[in-house]
Amino acid sequence: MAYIEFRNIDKFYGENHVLKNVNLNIEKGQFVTLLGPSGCGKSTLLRCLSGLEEISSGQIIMDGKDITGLEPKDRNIGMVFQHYSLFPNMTVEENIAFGLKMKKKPQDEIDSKVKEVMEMVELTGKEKAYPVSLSGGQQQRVALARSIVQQPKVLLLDEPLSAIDAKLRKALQQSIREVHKKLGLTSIFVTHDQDEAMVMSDTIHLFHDGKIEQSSDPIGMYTAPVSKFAATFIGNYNILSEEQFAAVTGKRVTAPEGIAIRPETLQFVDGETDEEYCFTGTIVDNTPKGNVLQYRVRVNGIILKVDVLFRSKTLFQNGNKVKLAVADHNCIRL
Ligand SMILES: Nc1ncnc2c1ncn2[C@@H]1O[C@H](COP(=O)(O)OP(=O)(O)OP(=O)(O)O)[C@@H](O)[C@H]1O
Repeated sequence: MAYIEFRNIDKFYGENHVLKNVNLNIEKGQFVTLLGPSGCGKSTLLRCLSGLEEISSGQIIMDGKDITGLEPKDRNIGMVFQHYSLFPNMTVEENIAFGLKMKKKPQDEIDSKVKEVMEMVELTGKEKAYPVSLSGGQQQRVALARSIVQQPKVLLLDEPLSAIDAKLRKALQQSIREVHKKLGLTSIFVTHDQDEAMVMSDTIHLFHDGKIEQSSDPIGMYTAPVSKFAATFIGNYNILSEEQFAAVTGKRVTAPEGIAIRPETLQFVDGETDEEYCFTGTIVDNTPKGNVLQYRVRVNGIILKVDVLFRSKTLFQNGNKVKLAVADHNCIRL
């Protein structure tokens, strides 16, 4: 039996059917991400698990127990939000200790636990600081520490990094993963950022309009989208209709929702190739994207994105004629 089971969950806000018969199992110790566009119901599912929202129908099982009707305080679930909501008039250590104080834990136990989690989230030295003097990333570390100091069984993270700039974000992603591992937590992370989902997760559940579109590990999600929506959301695919595919390759395949081709699976070739599809086109332009150079190539009136590793210089000029090849197994029928 899975550690957390969402069974036939429906949630309405008035007429708005936000979660549509969601069934989802989460194993103990996993780092799971709910990924999807804004408004698809990710946060609502998290809030239903924490008890902050009631479900309209269905059942939530945790550790073999039906927790559907339990108060949030009786669920032993920690939560970290996008907005840190720290107490501004309390120091870092007072913020972290607050929950334990409310539970009337002995002072020496509070002191040692606060010290331990501050080390874990790399805040040592900031004990007496007030939130206003901290960066967004540090404030989020306090929020994380405040949550894990209570030793929850499950940690829910609702877009905790979306207000934090790119560099700090990477460091915090790593800290969250480390804390998750060290404490043996089961963590559920909500994001609409596919890259973040890729680096953080054991399993990704892709949401679309209140339903789970696809569940997979990051590699599977990236390389084997099950639908046009999944291919559009993840991996920056070229998506061609059957007609466009025939116009590009000269061959017909059956794929009602289209054919998805990742830009890095298209190769520039010089002479002969073993790949099933080979065709010529014209370079339209190129854009450097970090260590990748993305070319746009026009083939029979259709524009394809083609990614190559950006070494020292561009390979082609705009207007150059090029030959491209792609293997059949990289042309995913949707
Ligand atoms: N308290 C509420 N009352 C009424 N409608 C709500 C409430 N909370 C969320 N909704 C609606 O439920 C739908 C799903 O919202 P939810 O916040 O779960 O989406 P999300 O996928 O987490 O998106 P985001 O990334 O923007 O937070 C939206 O249409 C939203 O307007």
